[in-house]
Amino acid sequence: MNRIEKVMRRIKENKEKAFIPYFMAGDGGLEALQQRIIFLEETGATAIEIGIPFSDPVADGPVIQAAGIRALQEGTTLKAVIQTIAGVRPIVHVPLIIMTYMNPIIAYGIEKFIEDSCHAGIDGLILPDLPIEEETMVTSLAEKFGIEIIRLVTLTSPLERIREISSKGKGFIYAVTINGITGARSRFDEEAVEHLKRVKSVSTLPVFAGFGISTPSHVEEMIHYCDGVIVGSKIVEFFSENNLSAIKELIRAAKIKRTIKQ
Ligand SMILES: O=P(O)(O)OC[C@@H](O)[C@@H](O)c1c[nH]c2ccccc12
Repeated sequence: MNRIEKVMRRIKENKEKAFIPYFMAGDGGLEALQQRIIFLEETGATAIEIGIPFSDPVADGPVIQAAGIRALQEGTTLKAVIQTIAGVRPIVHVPLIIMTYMNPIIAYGIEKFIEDSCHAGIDGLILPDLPIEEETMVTSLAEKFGIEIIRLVTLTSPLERIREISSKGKGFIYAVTINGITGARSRFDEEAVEHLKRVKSVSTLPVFAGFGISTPSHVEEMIHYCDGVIVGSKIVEFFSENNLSAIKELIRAAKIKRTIKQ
């Protein structure tokens, strides 16, 4: 069974909450990629989302864009990221999810990418520019190699579409809680909470909230209305400042109870 599916089952059975940190692969070099994966697992991350640097990241806000540029300047390639993940996989147990746009995958070759990802122990993919109408070009292969596709729903997704998206896959739904790009926000509108309630009411999959969650109190507030939260820009920022204790604080705010060892 895919690691994401296993963890989602455990969360459901034990009524656990979850925390998924995101960071950019190659920001700080490839050794940092390994060290950060190990650190985030030790700190209690439920799963880890790893970004692939790309020159035209349409959904990324300024902090993640800047991290992507730093990573590209370090010479980071998709191939090297996959190899680095393969190197650390034997000592890491949490699910590892790659977040990338379609362009780098198409350049690499979709089939080769899925196959290499599977062999590297990558468990899931987040592909924000792949609409469900077009997704079979990836999903048929992903299914064959046991890789989960994590689908996004936004504030503007109609209920019917949310229902349809939740009926696909076995991982979780990524509920985007703001209109716009990734990045820190000072507060959330009522709309974000209403959105999470709506998604929860129709989804058969666990619902994870992401975009704009930037402080321990945001984590505490949002996690109430969903099964877990995803934090990106703040993690990227704290890693680049080497402020590991701030990352620990964010993860602790999710109050993940682990009743079963992974
Ligand atoms: O940075 P934020 O606002 O905390 O949001 C999470 C996000 O960074 C991460 O999941 C992500 C980074 N780039 C994306 C593009 C699309 C969807 C999601 C993402």
